[in-house]
Formats: sequence, structure tokens, C-alpha cells
Amino acid sequence: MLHSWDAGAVRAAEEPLLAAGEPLMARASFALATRVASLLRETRGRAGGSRVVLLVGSGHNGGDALHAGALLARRGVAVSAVLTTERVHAEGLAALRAAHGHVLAVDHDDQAVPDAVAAALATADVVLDGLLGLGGRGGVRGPAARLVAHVAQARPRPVVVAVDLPSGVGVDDGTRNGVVLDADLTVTFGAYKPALLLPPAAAAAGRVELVDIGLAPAGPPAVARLEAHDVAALWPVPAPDAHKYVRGVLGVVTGSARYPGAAVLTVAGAVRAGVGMVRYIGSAGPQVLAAHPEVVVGDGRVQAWVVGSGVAPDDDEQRRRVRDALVHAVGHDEPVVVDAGALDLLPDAVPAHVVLTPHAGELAALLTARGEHVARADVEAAPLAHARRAHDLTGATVLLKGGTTVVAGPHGATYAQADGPSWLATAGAGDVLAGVVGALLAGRAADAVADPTLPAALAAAAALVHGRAAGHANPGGPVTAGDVADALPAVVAGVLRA
Ligand SMILES: NC(=O)C1=CN([C@@H]2O[C@H](COP(=O)(O)OP(=O)(O)OC[C@H]3O[C@@H](n4cnc5c(N)ncnc54)[C@H](O)[C@@H]3O)[C@@H](O)[C@H]2O)[C@@H](O)CC1
Ligand SMILES: [K+]
Repeated sequence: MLHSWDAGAVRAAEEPLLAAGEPLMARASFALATRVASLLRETRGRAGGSRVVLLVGSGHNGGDALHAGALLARRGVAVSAVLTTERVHAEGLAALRAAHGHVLAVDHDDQAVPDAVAAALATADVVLDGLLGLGGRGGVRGPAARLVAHVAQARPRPVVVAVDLPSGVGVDDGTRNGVVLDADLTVTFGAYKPALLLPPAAAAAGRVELVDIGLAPAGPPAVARLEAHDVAALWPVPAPDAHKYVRGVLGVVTGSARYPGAAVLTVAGAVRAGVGMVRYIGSAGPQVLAAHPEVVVGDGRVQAWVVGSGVAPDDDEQRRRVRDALVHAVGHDEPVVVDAGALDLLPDAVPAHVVLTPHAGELAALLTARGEHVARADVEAAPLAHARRAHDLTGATVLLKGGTTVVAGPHGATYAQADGPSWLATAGAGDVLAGVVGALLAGRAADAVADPTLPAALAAAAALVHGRAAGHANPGGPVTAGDVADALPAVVAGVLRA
């Protein structure tokens, strides 16, 4: 599992080490210089003779860049530091000067990037972004912002290495504040920060390399990301003496006359993820049976539910069945996945084993219906904050679908899963995901009710398997929702071997 800690927890972990005189910045900058040198060797064959430009802000992040620059200069790299403020890390600057690095500055009043700076950037093999790190508040401003825009527009674009974090991201909430310099590599110190896992900021980080500088952040992580072996530990694997009822029966109230395919796809997700049995309730029975003869159509005892995928707003009969299922599920402590056309039927307050699976537009509508006035773009700009808000307002576990899927549950349980290719953004893929989440909740229904943080972990596990299934179905190319479902058994088997 990847864990990340917010700025406060990282600083709290640093404090006693700094008080004890541990050379944290020296460790960080040495590791940074080493990574940059190996990057230069990869791209140019050797580090010596190459050109590196440091973008330097006022804090320790700039200090890291300056110290790393000094080390690189001593290895024969031509290093130029661009100071974006009058006040920069004094020791770092002295080290760079002692190593014969060039020092350039951008003027606060200057509206353009000075020629000497533009010239250095034009020939840079690597640009080190040391503008803002853990202490960044809001977006990059002033001359630094002009520099970032200049580098971002340069063609060819230099290789960018972010120091600790890409400057301009919201460290704890994963937002992008104005101009952000997209990095090819981020060298981060001591611990992952939430912005390195959360959308949309994480996309700016490129590849992330974590450097151990001796920090041990305490307390629960802010945001986690499951890996295959974590999912293996969560997945309900049948015992040797299992029969279909103990393995979990899933009630599926999805699809409608207008969207029968959604019923077929939710069922496909559930059966291919390994649920013991599916009971389908709704008008798409014939289509479901044609595709999945193992399904039982009609009411009966279940351990968990999936409701709402492809339920058209004007299908009164299916909406009534959804409402009945929701009332039954909440009243009988049965976990339930609430998707798409069921989201507006959610009761005001529900337990955490109710798992909502909206996309950004649906989450905006759900929050707006609760008096928040949120647009889809607001959700996309700050997915975690909005998923958490929906959890706080409803009590439900919230899985927000997107290129990176964010899950927010009780007691701060938060996951960000980035397991699927962009090809997964295809019609019906969300229906399959709802079925996978349902299969996991049915297989671990009693546990999911007993431990309110477990549904979030199960939802994240479903997102991992669903994302990987898309990559497995057709590596590097397009997939249909059906292809994703078809790939699930092999992906589950692979995960269980991890
Ligand atoms: N504390 C430590 O011992 C270590 C810190 N390290 C580095 O130190 C960084 C944190 O250092 P700082 O706390 O100095 O934080 P930053 O380097 O992020 O700089 C914060 C400073 O920038 C200014 N600032 C904040 N937001 C701004 C904005 N939007 N535009 C312009 N200026 C802004 C503020 O005046 C603040 O003083 C980490 O990210 C990491 O790179 C590493 O060297 C490892 C050890
Ligand atoms: K930075």
C-alpha cells in the first residue's frame, strides 16, 4: 500500500529530527542530485557537460534545489540558478556559488522573462522546480509564475524534475492552483504527500521517486493507494467447503426498458468478479438471462445489493423497486451500492456500508440537491474535498469515478486508485464497476457492516481490479465495457497470486 501524509504530519515528523541536528536537507539534496545525475546519464549518456537550470523560491524547497545544484556543479554539470525572490536559502546559495554555479534573477517589476534566463532555459537538459514545496500556499505568483508559463510553453520542452512536489499544487487536497509546471519526475522526501496521489495534482508529478531521509510520520495516512497484494488480502476467496449462499448473494436492481444493457453489465461485473450468486430484479430479465444463464431472476434472500445503474428517471416501476431495495437494505444492515439512477433516491442519512458510485456530474447533482450549489467542474477541480463532503453529508462511503478514482469513507479512510488506462472512459464501464463493488460487499457483507472503514477499502479494491481489467483486456488500446468484465476473472486470479 502506498501511504501519504499531509503537510502537518510531515512537519511534525521532521521536528524532532531537526531538533536533534539530523541533516535532513543534506540527505534530501544529495538524493535529488543523484537522481538528476542518473536521469542525465539516461538521456545524454553522461552527467558531466550537461546543463541544469534551478528555479528557486524563497523556502527550503529552493534550498534543496540549490544544494543539489551545487553537488551537480561539482560533477561537471553547468548549473544556473534562477532566483525568483530576493530572499532565498542563504546556505544553499553560498554552496552553489562556491561550486561555481551561475546565479540569475528575475525582477519583480519585469513583465518578461529576462533574455539571459530565457537563454539558459532554452539550452537546459533538465529544469529543477524548487519554487514551492510543503510550504506552498495557493498558486505560483509573480515572476515565478511567468517562468513556469515560459517553461511550460517551450518547444521542445526540457525535462522537468519537481523537488518534493510540483510547485502550485495543493499539498493536502490535490488541487492545481493556477499555473503548475508539469514534471517528468518528482523526487519526494520522507513520505508521499496527498497531492502525489490525488487528482488532478498527481498528473503533474510524473513518475514519483520517494527518498528515505529518516522520517517516520505518525498517525493514520491522509490518502492511501492499494496495491495488488493489499487487494489479495481483502478479496473474499471461497473456503474449500463454501457453497453459493455463504459466498454471498447479490441483489441487482439495475437497467430499465430504455437501458437494458446496464443490467447486463452490472451483472457481468458481479459474476465475473466471483460473487456466489446474483438475483436480478427488473425488466431486463430476458437480456440478463441470455447473457448470464446462471442468474436467478426475481426476489429472494440476498446479502448485498447494487441499485441504480441504467435506471431511467422515467421508469417509475424500476425506481420503485430501487426505493424498496434501499429501504430494505438500510433497514436490514445489508450493504448496498447506489449508482447512477438511484443516487437521487438515497435517504438523508445512511451507514458507511452504503457505497455511492457517482461520476463528477452525479456527485455535483447529489451535493446540489443537499443545498451545496456545486458544478461538475468544481468536483473535477477538487475531487477529494467533494467526495468527503458527500460522505460527511450522507454517511455513505463515496467512490468518485474518474481517471483516478477517489474513495472517501468514515474515520478519514481515503483512497486514490489510478489503475486503469484512459480507454476505460467508455460507456457502461461504470456499470461493470458497480457490479464488482457489489460482489465484494456481498462476499464480505458481515465484515463490511461490522467495520465501517472496510467498505472504502473494498471499493478501492474493486477500482483496482476494474482498472487493471481494462489494461488486461487490450493493452494500450480501446476496450468495451464487456471486454473489461470478461477480463475480470484473469485479473482477480493475478491479484490473488500477488
Ligand atoms: N524541513 C526540513 O528539514 C526539510 C525540508 N525539506 C524541503 O523543504 C520544503 C519545505 O520548506 P518550506 O517550509 O520552506 O516551504 P517552501 O519551500 O514550500 O516555501 C515556503 C515559503 O514560500 C513562500 N510562499 C508560500 N506560498 C507561496 C506562493 N504561492 N507564492 C510565493 N511564495 C510562497 C512563503 O513565504 C514560505 O516561506 C519541502 O518541500 C522540502 O523540499 C527537505 O529539505 C527535507 C528536510
Ligand atoms: K517544487
